[in-house]
Amino acid sequence: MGVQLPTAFVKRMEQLLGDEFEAFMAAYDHTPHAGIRVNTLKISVEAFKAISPFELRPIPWCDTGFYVPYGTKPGLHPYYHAGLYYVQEPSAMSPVELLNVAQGEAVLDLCAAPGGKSTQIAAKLQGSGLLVTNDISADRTKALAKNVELYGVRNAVVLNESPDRIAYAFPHFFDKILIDAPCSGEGMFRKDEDMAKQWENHSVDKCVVMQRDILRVAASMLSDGGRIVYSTCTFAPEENEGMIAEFLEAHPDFDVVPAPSGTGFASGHPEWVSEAVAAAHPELRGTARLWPHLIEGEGHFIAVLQHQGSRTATADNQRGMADSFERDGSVVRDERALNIGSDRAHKKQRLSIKEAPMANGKGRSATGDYKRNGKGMDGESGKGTNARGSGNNKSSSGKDAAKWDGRGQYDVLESYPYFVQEQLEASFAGHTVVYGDRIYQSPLESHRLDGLKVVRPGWFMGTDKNGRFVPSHPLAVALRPSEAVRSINLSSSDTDAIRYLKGETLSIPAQRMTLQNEAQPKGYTLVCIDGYSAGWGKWQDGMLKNEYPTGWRWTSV
Ligand SMILES: C[S@@+](CC[C@H](N)C(=O)[O-])C[C@H]1O[C@@H](n2cnc3c(N)ncnc32)[C@H](O)[C@@H]1O
Repeated sequence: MGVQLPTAFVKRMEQLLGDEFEAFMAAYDHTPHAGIRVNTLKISVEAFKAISPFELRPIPWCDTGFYVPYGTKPGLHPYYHAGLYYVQEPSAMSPVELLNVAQGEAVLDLCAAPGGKSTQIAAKLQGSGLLVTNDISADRTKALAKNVELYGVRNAVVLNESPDRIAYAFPHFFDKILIDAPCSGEGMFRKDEDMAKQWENHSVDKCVVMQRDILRVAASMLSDGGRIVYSTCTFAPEENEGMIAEFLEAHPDFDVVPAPSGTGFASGHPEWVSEAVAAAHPELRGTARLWPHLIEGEGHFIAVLQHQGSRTATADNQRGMADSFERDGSVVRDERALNIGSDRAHKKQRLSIKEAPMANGKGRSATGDYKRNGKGMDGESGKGTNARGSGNNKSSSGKDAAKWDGRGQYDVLESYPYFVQEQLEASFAGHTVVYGDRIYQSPLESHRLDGLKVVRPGWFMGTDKNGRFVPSHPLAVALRPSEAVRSINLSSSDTDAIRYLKGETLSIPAQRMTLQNEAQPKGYTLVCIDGYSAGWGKWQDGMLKNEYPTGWRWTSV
């Protein structure tokens, strides 16, 4: 056996499993299973199967999940950088499948970093409804935000909060809540030897206290008739059936939905907590245990908790959600100071949401004056015209047309809709939110985020640089090629794709560009790999200047 298992853990498993113990231990002689989940926000499963560089074998409990041979390195392929799949342990794909997310719903992923399950939820929502994704660790929310962005999620709010504070802001709000709880990690010993080494530090008792606290508040955030899925990657009964027994005692208006058959999942063991618990809650046998000796995946536990429903449902407009996030493009006037912060000091920062043209540019100023400081959209001084596709957005009136907000500041919302109108073939739903110099499209009204530590209030569209809108990388990766007036396609089998991902400038003749609506080749260009967006470049005179952000670049040789 390759893994050194803690003695106390082995003893306990022997006691619990009896005849099955030998088969359980034999599983540690096998290599763990590797998986990827196709990101259906960017590509259909069928289309991915047709271009997959890896041998794929379906995972029985997840339509979008596939085993890849052990030793495959899916993180080292251009498709990974284009967000076409998420590398995920196969068992970890099961909780979201049981959450039963429907389009248009409001979903909370409470313990979300680094974001595997959040990206899976986002794919189920397909840009509709709302995903609030949260983690209590500020450090881990950085990876969470990056993954939400890499996978082209448009409708997520990323928080760094305690469950209590979220519950205060969102009482009975969410249709679905996922609690992928912090746990002692026993189910991951085969995959991650460090978990076995750290087992004593993540002692079961400590985890039980955290889990109890998280479950206690989750129910108060659930809407009438909503569903909570609680999952762990541990075998300890106290963290699994024991925790759900406590929850059911405190919440008699919830039922356990039995796990589906035909997946290889085994039933829960309430008798491992106590005979009394087994007698009081036989329904706990309907929870699911995923065993490494019974399925091709690591150890997991899942409980599906369905609220019976009695209260009056809350209408979306009372929840402050944009009506149908994909379709509606409302922008609100609201200039309150909100207490949002992504920094440790959690200091008061100003988030202003201003009345602005719709993000599809339809409400653009009659004069067309968006030029600031004498600079056009691409930062060059006064060369361009106002025609679509010039890349320079000089005022049609010819005078310096900086827009002031009446308090002696530039109105940052002037250049953004202009960029959308000139450079994109898309309209965006939700509320336009300005946070410092960063512009977002948010699926929520701003007051919903009052007092919360917000890492991302929505989809990060770009930055205002003294009146110039600079489009963000997350904007690019979430766009379909048809949504940009200028795009260039690189082949994944060509060295140019890797060179682009490494940050190099490329030589690209104008004939290789795809141009829509009479756009000129010069300007921001959506760079695609085999037809899937990967980032921005700026084309001029046969050269594609690289806009791929430093922190995202391909670093291996
Ligand atoms: C099992 S991991 C989540 C993995 C994640 N769901 C995924 O699929 O990528 C558990 C997470 O819970 C977070 N956590 C721990 N205590 C928490 C709390 N009280 N509230 C919210 N998150 C918490 C940890 O920081 C950790 O990132």
